[in-house]
Amino acid sequence: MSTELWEQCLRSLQEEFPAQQYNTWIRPLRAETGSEGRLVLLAPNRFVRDWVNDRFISRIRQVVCEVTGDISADVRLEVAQHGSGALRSPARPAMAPLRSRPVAPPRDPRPASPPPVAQAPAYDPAAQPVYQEGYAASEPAQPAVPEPQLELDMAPPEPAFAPLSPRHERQKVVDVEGGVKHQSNLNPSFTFESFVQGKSNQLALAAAQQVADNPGGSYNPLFIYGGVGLGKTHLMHAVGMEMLKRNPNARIVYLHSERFVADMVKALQLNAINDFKRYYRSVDALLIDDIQFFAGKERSQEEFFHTFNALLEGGQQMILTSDRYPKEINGVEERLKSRFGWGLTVAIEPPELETRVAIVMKKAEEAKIVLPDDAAFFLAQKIRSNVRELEGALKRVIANAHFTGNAITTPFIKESLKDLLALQDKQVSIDNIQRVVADYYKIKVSDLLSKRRSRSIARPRQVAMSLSKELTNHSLPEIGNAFGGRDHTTVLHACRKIKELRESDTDIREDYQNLLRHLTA
Ligand SMILES: Nc1ncnc2c1ncn2[C@@H]1O[C@H](COP(=O)(O)OP(=O)(O)OP(=O)(O)O)[C@@H](O)[C@H]1O
Repeated sequence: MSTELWEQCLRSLQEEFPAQQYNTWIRPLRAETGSEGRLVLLAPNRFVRDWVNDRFISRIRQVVCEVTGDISADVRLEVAQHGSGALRSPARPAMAPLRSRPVAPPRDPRPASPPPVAQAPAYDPAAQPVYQEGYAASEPAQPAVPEPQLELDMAPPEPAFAPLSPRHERQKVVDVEGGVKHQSNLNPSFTFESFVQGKSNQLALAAAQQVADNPGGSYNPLFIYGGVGLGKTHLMHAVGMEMLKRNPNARIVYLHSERFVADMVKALQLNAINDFKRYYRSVDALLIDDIQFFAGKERSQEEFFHTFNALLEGGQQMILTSDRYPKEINGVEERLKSRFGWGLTVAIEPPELETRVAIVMKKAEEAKIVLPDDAAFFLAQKIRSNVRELEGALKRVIANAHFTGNAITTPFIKESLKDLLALQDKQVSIDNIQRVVADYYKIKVSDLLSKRRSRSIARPRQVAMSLSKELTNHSLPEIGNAFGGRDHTTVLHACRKIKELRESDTDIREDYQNLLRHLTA
């Protein structure tokens, strides 16, 4: 089967499957022609192969038969061999970086003691500035390259390796073996035990547990993406905490990508880039949050690219998070984006009601608060945006209860969160969006629901669908239904189209902004 035919199958599957499923399972497959003309699909690892085999293979077969017109088309799923070139960028071996530390011997997944790191200077992460060791105080600090100056604007001003967020009391694990001290910055309360499993996150959780079981194995890097406050950071820390539990000497470093940028800028200014490299390359696991902040920072991307390659080669685990699918991160080099997908990419979706209830109960239990079932249900039903907001609302209720001495009941929650709930109730409805969009474009609401496909109707309809996706909690099928009984794939297509046009077409961008402002005012 030719690549073009497989591309055709992919297009058809993309239309059919929700974006998350398509991106996670189907997009990473690469086609090869096997013996007797059989189509062989290569999965990046066993996990993906098994998942696709269990859930999608029969539909894939049907699509292949439809596209090739051959009803006996044979499709086989296999795991790509490392270095087969099927899933890797062909340029990978050539791009392998020069290592700045001795190559660690092949490691047991859970080593009794970490591999030695030779000749690294003593390094105190709390010291300010960071990479000054070995340089006389009077020595002028020369930036090695000019670009990072630009990046300084983005870098947070606090000292490097300081706790990253006042939200958490972070655990600092310092490892002095080999002369390099590592500070993990892990939040001890972000564990697998405290993470509530639901349909929306079960895949990401399963993948994270596999990584904790076998760090540096085939799911390297583990790339977790999803909207704000859905538990990406929590899961990433949970892997780190689990690794530490199994091997207290493991060198796990968690940091936000802005911190990586800030450290690199400082290192360059202090002419201490080698210390920087040594530090980040001598970890057992590197956990970098919100990788989308690398966008537009070319020098940091370059440095990260080399760190990434070195860690991967050394079998050290990497976990990355982002608010979007790797290929959709604008401003990040293609070679990095493609590397992000080398291991396993998993999404976290907003939790459904049952999971939200379970999360509220869990958080209440952790806070040692008695929360009746109906009160937990009420809260979970009202706060739907994300887990962080849900947790924030619960904290407010708890604080109020402490302050007033009241028991937490549903009426008490209603009273405590009066303002927040009033806002929720004002939430935009699809009806409202349709009315406002129709008014704006001077067409009728019935046009939006009609079958008419002229540009003057179809475009406003796509805008309205996209706004419905953004501003309401309705699912794609529900939105499709509200627009004259359309299919969810039409809504998906509309959202993609509008996203694309907002980047390329000033009129649409302005229209969308105006409508957003109007609807959320
Ligand atoms: N499934 C879950 N079980 C328990 N707690 C959860 C779950 N999902 C999220 N949380 C909690 O929600 C809060 C926000 O989660 P987290 O910081 O991991 O989100 P995030 O996806 O990394 O968001 P951002 O993109 O804004 O960084 C945390 O306190 C976390 O413990």
